[in-house]
Amino acid sequence: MHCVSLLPILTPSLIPISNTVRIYEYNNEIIGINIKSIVRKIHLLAFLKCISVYIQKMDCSFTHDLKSSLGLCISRASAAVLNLNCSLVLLPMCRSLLTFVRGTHTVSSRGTRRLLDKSKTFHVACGIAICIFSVVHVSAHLVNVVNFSTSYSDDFPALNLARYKGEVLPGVTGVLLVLILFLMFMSSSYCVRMSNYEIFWYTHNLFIVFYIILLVHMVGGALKYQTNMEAHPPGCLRANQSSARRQDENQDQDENRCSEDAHFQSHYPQTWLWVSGPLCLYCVERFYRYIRSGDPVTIVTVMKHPCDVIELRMVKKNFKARPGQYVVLNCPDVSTFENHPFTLTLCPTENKKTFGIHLRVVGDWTERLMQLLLPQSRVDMEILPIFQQRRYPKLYIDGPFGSPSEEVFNYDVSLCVAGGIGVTPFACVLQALLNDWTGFRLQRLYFVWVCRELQSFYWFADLICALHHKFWQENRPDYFNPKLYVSQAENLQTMYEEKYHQLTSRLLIGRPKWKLLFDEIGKANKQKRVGVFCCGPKGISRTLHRLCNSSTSWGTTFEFNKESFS
Ligand SMILES: NC(=O)C1=CN([C@@H]2O[C@H](COP(=O)(O)OP(=O)(O)OC[C@H]3O[C@@H](n4cnc5c(N)ncnc54)[C@H](OP(=O)(O)O)[C@@H]3O)[C@@H](O)[C@H]2O)C=CC1
Ligand code: HEM
Repeated sequence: MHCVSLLPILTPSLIPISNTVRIYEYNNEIIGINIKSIVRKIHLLAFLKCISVYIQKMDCSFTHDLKSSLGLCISRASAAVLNLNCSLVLLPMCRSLLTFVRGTHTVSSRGTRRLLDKSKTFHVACGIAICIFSVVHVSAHLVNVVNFSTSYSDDFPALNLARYKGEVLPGVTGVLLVLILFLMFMSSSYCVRMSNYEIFWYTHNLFIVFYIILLVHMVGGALKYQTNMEAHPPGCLRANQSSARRQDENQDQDENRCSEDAHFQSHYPQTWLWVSGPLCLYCVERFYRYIRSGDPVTIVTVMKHPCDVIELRMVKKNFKARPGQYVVLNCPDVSTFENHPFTLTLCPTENKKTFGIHLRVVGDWTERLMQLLLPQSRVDMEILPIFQQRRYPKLYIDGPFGSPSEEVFNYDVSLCVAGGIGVTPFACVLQALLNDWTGFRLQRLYFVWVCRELQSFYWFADLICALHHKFWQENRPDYFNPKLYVSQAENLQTMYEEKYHQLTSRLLIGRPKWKLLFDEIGKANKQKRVGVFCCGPKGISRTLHRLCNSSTSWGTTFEFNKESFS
């Protein structure tokens, strides 16, 4: 049964799903969709549908008779679902393609574009489905192997896998696939990725070996189907004996004889049909990214900021990016294969090709990079920019890649909530508004930034003051509403510098009272849809997500957009 013929099985099983999956709609636009529940339901229905079809398939009945048909059908059905997932799992990781789709607005509806934010969630859901259905597939195959081995068929030798009754059948490629999947799955856990990213990264790249073995795995052609159903219908009285031969032996028996022996053929490797497209697409994408990231950037400035933050300003030929996007940084002097994503805090413009990132020194990779960028003698210098005409390490960037923060400009009202260094996506947004705020749909921006220490606000104090001043100058004081929260009140000073006096009045102690903040924004923007963007500790995004999904007063709708390196 070819993959194309498999689609009629999968498609009908997808239809009931749309009635059961929770899709949050507003004005007929999809504003929130539960990706995980959709993926779960698709897989379950597709799996059950495939089982029912295989059980009824007449061209496999001899095989079914020979072995326990349930084991065969489960292994075939789980293989069909694995084919589907092994083709889907790569698509969300075609990041440049997703960035292109997001940027060119080929997808006009924002609700549909917001699905792109779920790309990593979708990828993980497919990855987990691959692991689960691999367990089902292997278990069913173990049952089949026992059956193939014990119920050896003398009538239909072509159907046997074993060369003789009782032979133990090899499954080397299957064992290797399970081993690789186990390593990938275990190293993809959140705690491994947060504590030791390179373990995740190196293990995850085993996916290349996974696909090579998967394509070989199919060559075996273990399972066969009958090709001459009419000439030798299943269930005929004399197994595999043509009527001509039988007439010599037993003239008087005139029951209906088959006209020829049963012929069998191995299934065509459907996986090749399912996987070849997405695999080629992903390889083209990686090759494009490899060529694009081939030239190192030119480092223009390295600045040391308070609270272990370094600002890097760079230039690179033909580099273009939009506010909210991120790049993946690689420094061979630190680690050849290790790449880390950083959101752009300064985008290149027509007049100025410089772009920049702010990185917080929190792990060994950033620690080593800081030592290479800032010689020890100067690391503890003040905020003032340190222009160093020294030999910097070679830095390579892959990207830019899209992120939810690009949608900030596509709402009438947006609320940007940053926790600590999570301010980076919004710094670029503020910079773009400072350059020219008139070209966007956005008419009001609430900016909430929570930091542990007061010094953190110095990272972008000049930018926030400049933007605040600009809107007052252009008689739009209601456009930009910054609120800065210092969560740790011990030894709190204030921002004494005169140039930051506007911030002093907007400085608050402790964590924000989110419910109060939402009520305040709801009251000021009745009947409107507010885009809520969050980047920072998980605690903040969980709280905001819950508030966005709970009913609000004043008829205001809050649409949650969680920032992540999708
Ligand atoms: N594009 C992206 O996806 C980016 C993501 N990030 C992420 O942003 C995070 C920022 O890290 P870091 O700078 O260390 O942040 P911190 O751990 O320093 O926390 C920043 C502030 O958030 C406050 N906070 C934490 N939880 C809550 C909550 N539930 N409600 C209100 N306030 C809360 C803390 O208050 P308290 O002191 O009371 O704990 C603290 O003042 C990182 O997890 C990083 O991965 C960073 C950059 C870009
Ligand atoms: C056969 C199964 C899988 C394949 C083929 C696969 C493949 C990939 C690929 C190609 C990437 C992108 C690398 C890049 O271009 O940057 C990736 C990233 C990722 N995968 Fe998988 N994956 C699989 C299973 C899983 C599973 C089971 C999980 C989680 C439980 C997972 C979690 C992730 C995460 C979180 C990323 C993003 C890393 C980042 O952007 O920081 N994957 N995977």
